[in-house]
Amino acid sequence: MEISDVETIAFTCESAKARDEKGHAHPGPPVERVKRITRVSVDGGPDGYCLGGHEPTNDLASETLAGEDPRERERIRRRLRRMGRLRRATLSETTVSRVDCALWDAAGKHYGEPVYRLLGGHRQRVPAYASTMVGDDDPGGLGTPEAYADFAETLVDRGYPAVKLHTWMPPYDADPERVVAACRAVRERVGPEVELMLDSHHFYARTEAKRIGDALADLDFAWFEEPMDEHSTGSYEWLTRNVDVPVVGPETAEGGAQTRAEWLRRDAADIGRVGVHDVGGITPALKAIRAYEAFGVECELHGGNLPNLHLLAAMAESGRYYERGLLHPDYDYGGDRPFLETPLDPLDDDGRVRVPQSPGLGYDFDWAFVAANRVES
Ligand SMILES: O=C([O-])C(=O)C[C@H](O)[C@@H](O)C(=O)[O-]
Repeated sequence: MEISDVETIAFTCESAKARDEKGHAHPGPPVERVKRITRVSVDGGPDGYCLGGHEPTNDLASETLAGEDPRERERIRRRLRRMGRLRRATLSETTVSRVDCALWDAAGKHYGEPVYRLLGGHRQRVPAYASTMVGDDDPGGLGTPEAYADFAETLVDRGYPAVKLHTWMPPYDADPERVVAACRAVRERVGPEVELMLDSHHFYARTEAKRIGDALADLDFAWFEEPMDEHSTGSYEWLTRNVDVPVVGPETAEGGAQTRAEWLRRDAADIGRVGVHDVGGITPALKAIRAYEAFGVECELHGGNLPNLHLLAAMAESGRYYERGLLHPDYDYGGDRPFLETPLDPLDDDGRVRVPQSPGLGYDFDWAFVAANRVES
């Protein structure tokens, strides 16, 4: 069994998601966007797929991995990772992760098991939190504390046991008092039983982060996420020591499992954070998760999608929630995935998401749709 190609399949599809000048997602008028799927083609075995992909990385992976045994994911990861050492190529964790996930998909199909069972297996359904989009200036959208409270109430009525707010971030007014007002309005509206979390701004100064963190502790929030630049581990050590609300991280800081190990060693957060596409795929994510477990530190996963869902299903010690979002009163979450025959992560009535039980990751692509809309990448 050997890898013959790593390919990027590009196609267009309509999306009602727009990005502001800083890159945050908001609802927008429907436009055609290019989507990508990474395919690892295997001679003598099943191909592997992952949603998303980065063509230059996949081209380089194709050249490098031809002839490798796709089951040897650890070996493949080391090869790709070490390519950057002498600048033959710089492959970021974000771009290389789709190749690793596609290899896990191929392995699941080869062994006839869903990926979470290859990872150890623990549960088949995972509670989900509703993760809102970043705030805006639309009073009927997410433009005021009351708008957040109205939306949170709707989400709880839909069955979510927990809600994570992304409040305002530049270019919108991200004044800490405005953020705290939204958090307070939501807590007052949903009551004490619903778990609430906040992910805010990512670039506050320490004193601003502390002001918000103190308020969140009073409002009994379950965690406080990425208020400051994660490149300053010292700032997170300081914040974690100085606020009572649990601080979670690192989320987007580069360095994969190694960065998480450093944060662990320095007690820079109360709860760890791993996202499959932040750390380079399922293979490194698993290392970070098991390190957190070994140190008795909880870990929560960043982002939705099937690779994260399978990882969560293999986590026994922590991983309280699957992140379902981003959500907004004017955005039809899941409605812009006509390229899937089966929805990715539908919510059960009791606020849980089921892990696909088919071999591999369980993507059910509508290949006729993809073929009809295929474009040169
Ligand atoms: O943890 C999360 O859900 C995110 O980081 C989602 C987005 O990146 C959000 O924070 C944003 O738009 O900056």
